[in-house]
Amino acid sequence: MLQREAWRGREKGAAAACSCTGRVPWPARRRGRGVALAERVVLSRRGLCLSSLESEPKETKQEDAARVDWIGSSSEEVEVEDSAADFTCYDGENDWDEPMVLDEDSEAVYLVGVEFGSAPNFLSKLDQSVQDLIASGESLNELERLANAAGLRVVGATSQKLDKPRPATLIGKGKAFQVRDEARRLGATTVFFDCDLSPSQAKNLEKIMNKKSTNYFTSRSALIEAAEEMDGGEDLFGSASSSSGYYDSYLDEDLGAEEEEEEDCIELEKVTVADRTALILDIFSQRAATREGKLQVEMAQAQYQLPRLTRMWTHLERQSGGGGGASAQNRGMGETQIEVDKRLLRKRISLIKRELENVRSQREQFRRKRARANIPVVALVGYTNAGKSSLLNQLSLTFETPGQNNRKLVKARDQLFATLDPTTRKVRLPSGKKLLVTDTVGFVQQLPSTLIAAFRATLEEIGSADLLIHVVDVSSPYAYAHVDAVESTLREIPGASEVPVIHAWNKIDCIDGGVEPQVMAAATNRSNTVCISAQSGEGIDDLLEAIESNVISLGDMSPVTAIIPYDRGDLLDLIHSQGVMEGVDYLEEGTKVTAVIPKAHLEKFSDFAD
Ligand SMILES: Nc1nc2c(ncn2[C@@H]2O[C@H](COP(=O)(O)OP(=O)(O)OP(=O)(O)O)[C@@H](O)[C@H]2O)c(=O)[nH]1
Ligand SMILES: [Mg+2]
Repeated sequence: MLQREAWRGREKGAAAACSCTGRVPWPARRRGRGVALAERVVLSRRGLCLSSLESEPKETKQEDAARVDWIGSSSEEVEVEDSAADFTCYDGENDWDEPMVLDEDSEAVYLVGVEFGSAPNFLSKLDQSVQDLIASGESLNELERLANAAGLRVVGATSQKLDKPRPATLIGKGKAFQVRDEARRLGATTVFFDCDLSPSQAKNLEKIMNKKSTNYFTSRSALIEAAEEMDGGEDLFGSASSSSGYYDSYLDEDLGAEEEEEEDCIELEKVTVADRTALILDIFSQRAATREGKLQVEMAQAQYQLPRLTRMWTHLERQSGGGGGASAQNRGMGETQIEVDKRLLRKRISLIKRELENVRSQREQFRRKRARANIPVVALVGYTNAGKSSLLNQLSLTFETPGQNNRKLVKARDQLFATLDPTTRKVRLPSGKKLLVTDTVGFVQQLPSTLIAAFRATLEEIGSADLLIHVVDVSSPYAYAHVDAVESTLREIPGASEVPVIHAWNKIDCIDGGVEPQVMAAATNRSNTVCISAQSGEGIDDLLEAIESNVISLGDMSPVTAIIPYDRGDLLDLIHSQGVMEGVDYLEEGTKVTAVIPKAHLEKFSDFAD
């Protein structure tokens, strides 16, 4: 059964902690959390909280308090000198202090990578950098690290080179059966694919994973074809026996024939199929600590789940009696239930959307307050694990009172997506000027677009920052591909492309092969690029100077009232991306705006001043 009802805890950090009938899902097992308030939720088989179908989000006093924490005291007037502390957003502390231990009890998973050799139509949809990562095998390594970050134990992995994706199963059918056997032999309960699966591909693959080990190949040609497919694959953990005789016992069968499913299903522990997006969403759901973060993750999960609901309800079809396949009547019941759930899920999505709109407008107010106070905001962006949080800790040293250790460290650890909720700290530049630096969620190649859309409120902090520091782990052999992945994600965030960028080439202390001088020289030849070590503090002074020279022109804001002609949408865009819109009125001659904008852009509005 792919779907279960369960009771979900609503206490802090318990978004993914569930208890339910049947197997206790892994987040709850690993963390041993209790359940406070309860609501009905739909869980994937792996225990993923897919979405609540009944309750509307209810504010509790605790949640209100968290909201005030994170928004800051928005109604007060701002004193520029002393109130920088008021601007500290919700302190992205979360409750997973203890390092995640992957022991025998951690859920075992099997990974499948896919490399497409010569399929220009398919590949043209992917970034070159993503292709490079996939071709190098790094993408699959990264998937393993993502799995570990989610608390999963990787027991095996394989990959397949294909000239084009198979519409029904993505990988070849023979390879899929080989994956099934290996995954089962190694005790894996979930098979993760290192790319997105369409809902029907996931459904078909899951059928294969749960077929009994007979009846696959009848003809010799089918066997040879399957053997060739398998030769294109590589068993990365060396655990498969992939001789072409291995599948001799299989007889041919039609994957699409639903009727055969009942007969072929055996009572083994169910193996679930999931893709990279589901894994990333899962990590995010574990990490989300603030109400905003949780809402955003729930939104992304619900949107991801909507087209996949059919898959969750296949158990209803299977329940049809007599072992002779699903009757038309029972299928009808299943479909009706799907429609009900889809409606509930859509309702939930629109509720969360409304909640998130409130979040956005509160953030907007907060930004307005900051802009009036002329405190520049710098956002740290970069690939996950590049060293953003470590850099924030280093930069916040500048604000320590001499003789006192009054620093509140943010968590930096060797783990993908360690930071999810934004954390802001005060930083003092060499000139004495104060600014706010925000640590943000890291990016990764193929970051799910549902996640980018759902995290709009958080990511808008990047689009509205005065300056970005793009932190790059230059010790990684894949640094260029990471830079590409970050830049392509930034292009999807409204306003982010217009914000000036300083490139901080981090981890200069652990560059292998004695090429550090060459890397340093390359940085010197590029504009706005500084080599640093967020760990040792090397290069931080250079970085602070680079920030200073950038924010001098950006930090000062000025109020402006103007009537912008209707053909000057570019000026409205400028206000939205770099300033704060305070009032809009649509007149015959143009849009009357009251806004706060960086002084550097004041000139552009002089012709239209009201
Ligand atoms: N050797 C070395 N290690 C570093 C440096 N900067 C960060 N690290 C390490 O790299 C790992 C990741 O650092 P974080 O600061 O958590 O990276 P992040 O970019 O915030 O990562 P996410 O929040 O997961 O996106 C940690 O183990 C750090 O100790 C550096 O300059 N040198
Ligand atoms: Mg971090």
